[in-house]
Amino acid sequence: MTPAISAQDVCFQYGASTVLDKVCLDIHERDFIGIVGPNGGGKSTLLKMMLGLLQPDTGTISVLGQTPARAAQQIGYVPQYAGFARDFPITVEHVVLQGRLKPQRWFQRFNASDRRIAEQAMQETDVYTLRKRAVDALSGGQLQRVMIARALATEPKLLLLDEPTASIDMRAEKNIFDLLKQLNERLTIVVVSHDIGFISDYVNRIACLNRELICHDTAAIDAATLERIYGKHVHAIAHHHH
Ligand SMILES: Nc1ncnc2c1ncn2[C@@H]1O[C@H](COP(=O)(O)OP(=O)(O)OP(=O)(O)O)[C@@H](O)[C@H]1O
Repeated sequence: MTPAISAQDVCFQYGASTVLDKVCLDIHERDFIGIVGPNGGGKSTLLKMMLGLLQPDTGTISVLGQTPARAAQQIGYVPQYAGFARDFPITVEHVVLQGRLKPQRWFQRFNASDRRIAEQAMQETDVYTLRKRAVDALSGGQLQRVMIARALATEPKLLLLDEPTASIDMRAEKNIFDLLKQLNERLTIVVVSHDIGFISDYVNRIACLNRELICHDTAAIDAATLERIYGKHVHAIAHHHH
């Protein structure tokens, strides 16, 4: 079976500094994979490659058997800082409908099918009752679920999330991961996170990225061991960052 995402010997440099060094990773359909690693370890760079926004210097990356740029329409992406959405005083419903925008249709109107798909996405992420609210009035956890709804409205096969729970409390974080677990029944999910102990209860694989990538099957290694190997390093640097 074609992997959902396949990276083979991917190398990437910014100027003289190597950010990714011979990274190999096969993500299979219906995987739920967590990418962890210290700040600057290359996580966002690897996500940008999966989205077709950056190309490897050497090595190859394919998504759903195609080039990442061609597959981009089938990827739902939840960016790192959802806070930007608060700068626009628009409703939840409008944010989610943005997921229906097509690049080739600039001045489109949304049709009944767009609205039905957006509604389904809001139901699934439990934000439907908030649909008339302005996004600047939402809690961090609610806003993240709206951003996930927006990604789902694109009807993706793959969901990529960059630190979806970075600025929310633990209960909201658990809600989001329970939701992701449920979505994983039909979608392949890649989530970047700092919280290795927490996500290892949810994901089936963990990829530790610090220029080089090492992948662990979470069924074969327990959370405590992962924390012991990577936790301190990841947490220490994450806290330093904030
Ligand atoms: N546009 C850029 N130009 C030059 N260097 C960059 C650029 N973007 C990122 N870098 C550098 O590349 C390295 C990897 O960055 P990247 O954002 O992929 O790491 P990350 O693991 O996502 O970190 P974080 O946890 O902080 O988001 C870092 O050292 C960063 O400073």
